[in-house]
Amino acid sequence: MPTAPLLKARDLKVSYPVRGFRKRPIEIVHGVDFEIAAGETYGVVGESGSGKTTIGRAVLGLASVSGGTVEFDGRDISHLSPGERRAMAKDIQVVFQDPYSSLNPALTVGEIIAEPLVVQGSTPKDARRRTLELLDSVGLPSDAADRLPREFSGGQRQRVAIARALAPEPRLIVCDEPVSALDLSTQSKVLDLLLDIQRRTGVAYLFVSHDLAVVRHISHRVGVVYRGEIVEQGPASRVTLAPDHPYTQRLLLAAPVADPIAQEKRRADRIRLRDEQRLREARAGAA
Ligand SMILES: Nc1ncnc2c1ncn2[C@@H]1O[C@H](COP(=O)(O)OP(=O)(O)OP(=O)(O)O)[C@@H](O)[C@H]1O
Repeated sequence: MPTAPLLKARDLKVSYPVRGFRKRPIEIVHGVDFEIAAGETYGVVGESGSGKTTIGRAVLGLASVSGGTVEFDGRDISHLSPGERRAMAKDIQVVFQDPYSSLNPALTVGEIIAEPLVVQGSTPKDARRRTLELLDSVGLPSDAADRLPREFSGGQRQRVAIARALAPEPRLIVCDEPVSALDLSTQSKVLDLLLDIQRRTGVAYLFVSHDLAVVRHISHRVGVVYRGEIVEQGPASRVTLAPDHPYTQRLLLAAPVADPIAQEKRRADRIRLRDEQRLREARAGAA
């Protein structure tokens, strides 16, 4: 029997506020659907500016969900209070792209990794023991705990960021371009580490990247984002490039989006709502 998904996004819309006279938020993600099972990697791939990062930020509660839902373990997490969101940090963690800016330069590596453990109530002794275990699990020596981030290479820093993300034993990690800032050989080592961690812990990844090869290497399933929509999704093994397509990062998957009729209906609804809004504005302007 299939198990319920760990994460389920349904008709997810994400908007950013805009400064200015009208102050109407601008919608960046226009109603996407995807699911991630426990222990699975779902890759989100697409060209720059397509909305990949915004999808990850919505899952993390860092971008405002303006429509639809994000469910984690059956619970809608799209509109949590700051306190509820902090409590979710135990289950959903993040690894960002830039290993140089994502680690606090004033803290030792040990303090960085131990921070979430201390917040969760671990004693300093337990946090230290667990920190050394985590360093070992990401392939760093125990003396790394007493050094500062600036003493490490980009790849090593990303290992620290991964250890920090693993500290609360999350069930999902949002990986936002985690290897894009690294050279090729370091990229493959960090990807292999992520795969190994998944095998050992059963953690799921939402893996955001513009790089098809990277996404294919790590993902079980892939969604292709274009202009804020998932235009295609399917198993990673069936992803192929479409070289004749007008935009460079456009990818062609063998499997179409699961329910094209529902998607078409949502598109029609969006157009209708937009037209109704314009009509209201025109009437208000004329009054
Ligand atoms: N905080 C923000 N406020 C307003 N607009 C934003 C904000 N963050 C991103 N955007 C806009 O949203 C769109 C999608 O950005 P997003 O970062 O999600 O794309 P992406 O596919 O991850 O691209 P990249 O690979 O270049 O990071 C872009 O047009 C971007 O300018």
